Amino acid sequence: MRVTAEEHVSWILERVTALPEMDVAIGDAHGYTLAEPVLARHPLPLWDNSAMDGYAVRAADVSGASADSPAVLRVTGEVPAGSTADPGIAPGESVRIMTGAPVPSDADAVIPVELTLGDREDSAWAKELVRVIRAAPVGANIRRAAEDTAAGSVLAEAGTRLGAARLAALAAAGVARVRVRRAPRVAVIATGSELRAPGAPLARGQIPESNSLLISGLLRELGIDAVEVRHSADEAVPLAAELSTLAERCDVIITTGGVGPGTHDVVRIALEREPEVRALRVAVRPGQPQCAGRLAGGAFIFALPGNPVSAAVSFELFVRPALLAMQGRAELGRVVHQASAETDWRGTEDRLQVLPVIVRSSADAGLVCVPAVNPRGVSHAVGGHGASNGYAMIGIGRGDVTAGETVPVVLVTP
Ligand SMILES: Nc1nc2c(c(=O)[nH]1)N[C@H]1C(S)=C(S)[C@@H](COP(=O)(O)OP(=O)(O)OC[C@H]3O[C@@H](n4cnc5c(N)ncnc54)[C@H](O)[C@@H]3O)O[C@H]1N2
Ligand code: MOO
Repeated sequence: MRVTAEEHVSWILERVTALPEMDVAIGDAHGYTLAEPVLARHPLPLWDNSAMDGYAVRAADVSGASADSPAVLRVTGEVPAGSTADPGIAPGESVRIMTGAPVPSDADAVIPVELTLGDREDSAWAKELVRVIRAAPVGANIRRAAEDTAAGSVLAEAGTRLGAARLAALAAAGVARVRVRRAPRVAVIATGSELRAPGAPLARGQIPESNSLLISGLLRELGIDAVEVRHSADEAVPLAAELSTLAERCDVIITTGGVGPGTHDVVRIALEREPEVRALRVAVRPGQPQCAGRLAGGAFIFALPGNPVSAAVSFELFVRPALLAMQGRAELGRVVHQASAETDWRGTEDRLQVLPVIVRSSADAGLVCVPAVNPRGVSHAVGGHGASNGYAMIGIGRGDVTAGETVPVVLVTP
């Protein structure tokens, strides 16, 4: 069976289910996805407050002020940030006020201290009489209540990932707890009898195992800590047993290797007995052989090809959207940018070409990209892939790319 990448993603997304909801304190919520909208509990700002350290005044009192002819006001008090006071200000009076402090009800402008002259030599601040050297319109240097966010307005929709800025917005608007979906429990198994730990002595035929670091790292970049990271030999019976055990306590199992047509391709063989798992070829390069589906034990399995770049591309195209969908994320795709190719490269007209590229912004040409690996041999090129920060996605039918052409790219840096 051969399908397009889009068809395979749709098949997967039709089958993955949303994970349970839970309540968390916003201090623990970073990286989670909201299960319901969050409303502002109060306006932002809460009340009219000062944007400057200076003097709260009546604008009419300083309307004619200039350096040559300062307006002279009596200083009757001080409102630091955190003060609950609302001192009265009669005509001809002012109150020292600090940034963020509530503007007294009688004031309608704030004069920054830099636009005043004090009444003492040792301080910019006046104790009794302040001279204002510039006029200010009504509202000057006042941050109005609710000008940023109205009370009760939606601060974040369901399906939003809670990043740093969003969490700060929620905290500022008085939100203490949020309803999110829990993170998927994911196990990673790198299969292959030729694989040894990085740095271990290597006999002929043996290579360092890198896919488990790749996949667990890609998971971490999505905010998911793998619950198990294992290496398995190419033996079908123990592997099938391992999958059955993990299927009962994980939401997702990601394996790499062993999905080709080879005699030792044990993952494909172990999954043949799973009715809800399909093995197929996807019209994508690299990443053609794929197995995916729900195991009888409950977990969803992604059996990715072993070639390291094929595994990375498969994760990007098929696993990432599924993990986001399970968390209820509204947006499953990446932002697609247009970049100018800096060199020619050979395309794959009958398949989606997902080429690891180095994307950068150039002063004169905007976004530009260059292949990070030789486009003729991508799937095993783990070294070059390490330098990439994105993928060029060249659709079916487009074929070769010529230098200067614009190509769609996604950036994969966290
Ligand atoms: N006769 C055919 N042979 C192959 C086909 C085909 O259609 N017909 N497809 C090729 C393609 S495309 C791919 S992709 C691979 C898929 O193979 P497997 O998933 O079975 O992967 P392996 O054979 O286990 O490994 C491939 C390659 O990657 C290295 N590898 C595997 N795991 C790791 C790891 N954890 N860390 C580092 N490197 C790893 C492995 O040593 C192999 O070199 O099949 C092609 N063959
Ligand atoms: O599909 Mo394979 O992933 O080209 O190397």
